[in-house]
Amino acid sequence: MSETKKNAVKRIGVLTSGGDAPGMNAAVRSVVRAAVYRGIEVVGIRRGWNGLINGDIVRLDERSVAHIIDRGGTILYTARSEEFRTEEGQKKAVSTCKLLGLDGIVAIGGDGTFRGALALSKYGISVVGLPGTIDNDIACTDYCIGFDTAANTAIECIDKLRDTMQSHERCSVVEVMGRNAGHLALYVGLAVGATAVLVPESKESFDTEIIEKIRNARLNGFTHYMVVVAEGAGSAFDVANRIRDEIALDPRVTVLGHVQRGGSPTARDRVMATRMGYRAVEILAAGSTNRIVGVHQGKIFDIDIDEALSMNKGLDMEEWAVLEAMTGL
Ligand SMILES: Nc1ncnc2c1ncn2[C@@H]1O[C@H](COP(=O)(O)OP(=O)(O)OP(=O)(O)O)[C@@H](O)[C@H]1O
Ligand SMILES: O=P(O)(O)OC[C@H]1O[C@](O)(CO)[C@@H](O)[C@@H]1O
Ligand SMILES: [Mg+2]
Repeated sequence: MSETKKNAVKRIGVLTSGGDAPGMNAAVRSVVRAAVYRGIEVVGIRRGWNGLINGDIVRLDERSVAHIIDRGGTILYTARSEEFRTEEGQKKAVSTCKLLGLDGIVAIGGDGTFRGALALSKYGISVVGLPGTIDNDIACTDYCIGFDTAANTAIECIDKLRDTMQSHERCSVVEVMGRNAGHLALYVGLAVGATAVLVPESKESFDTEIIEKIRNARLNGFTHYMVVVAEGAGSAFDVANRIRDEIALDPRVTVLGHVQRGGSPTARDRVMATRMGYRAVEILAAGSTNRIVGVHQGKIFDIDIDEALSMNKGLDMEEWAVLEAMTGL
């Protein structure tokens, strides 16, 4: 439930958690600068929820976040914490909050990080979540920090692959990240002009999504093919084997992997992170809690965590329809 506290906010904590995402540093910087602007102190908590359990902290001021807006990764480090999933771990984290006199926590990460924030809030700690994940799989927001940079990294790699696939007249099968969702694969597929895109959300058969698309491309005179596979839809190696078995091509497989999580954030990620970080501080300064910051139709907004976590995010069906047209040659 959303609550409003009467006490003035003096000190807040900020952490990054789950998989890192380009733009997390820009978000940390924004939280610090927006807090300092309001006379609020900031404590950086390192290594995600583990840091809150272990009191792994660093004081942050406007100077300590200088020149990080352009840096990939996260200066606060990140982690996936098994201990924080337990009541014992959460109680240790609460003790740290009390010891440090933290009036609130800004947690930057994905859906798991928000579940952690929700757990902490049950002990009376004020929390705000900022969506930072290349998967873009958080339902309450149109956009998550890191997605644009990851997509552009994947696009740059696939453009290079296309050169050699075109020269050798080959089929390329490229696996992109996204965990259980196909948002990144769909977006990247549209941007590289893929022959076919396989996403976990599609109910169509392998034959319809992949084989028919390659066959049509060949009938239309193409001699190289770019197949983009979301990791959640299966392994690119399995997809390549099926293509080999069914239509006798000899595909080459590329798993882009963690390279997609690195690199200097794009303008979109920097600006989005800065706007969201500013809102997070506004929320805590107003004495509110249990909120997730998001963006909808270009406007920053915030929503109750419980409500946010109960929502499901489907693929952007307009993008999917366009892809169908582009690959339906
Ligand atoms: N139900 C939960 N209760 C308490 N803590 C949780 C819960 N779910 C996740 N967490 C905490 O949040 C951490 C991050 O979650 P997770 O590994 O799912 O990444 P994420 O935040 O979803 O980011 P990404 O998916 O981009 O990697 C977990 O390691 C765990 O410490
Ligand atoms: O870095 P790890 O723990 O290998 O996790 C990889 C997962 O994290 C993400 O990069 C971000 O959630 C997913 O796309 C991917 O499935
Ligand atoms: Mg997640």
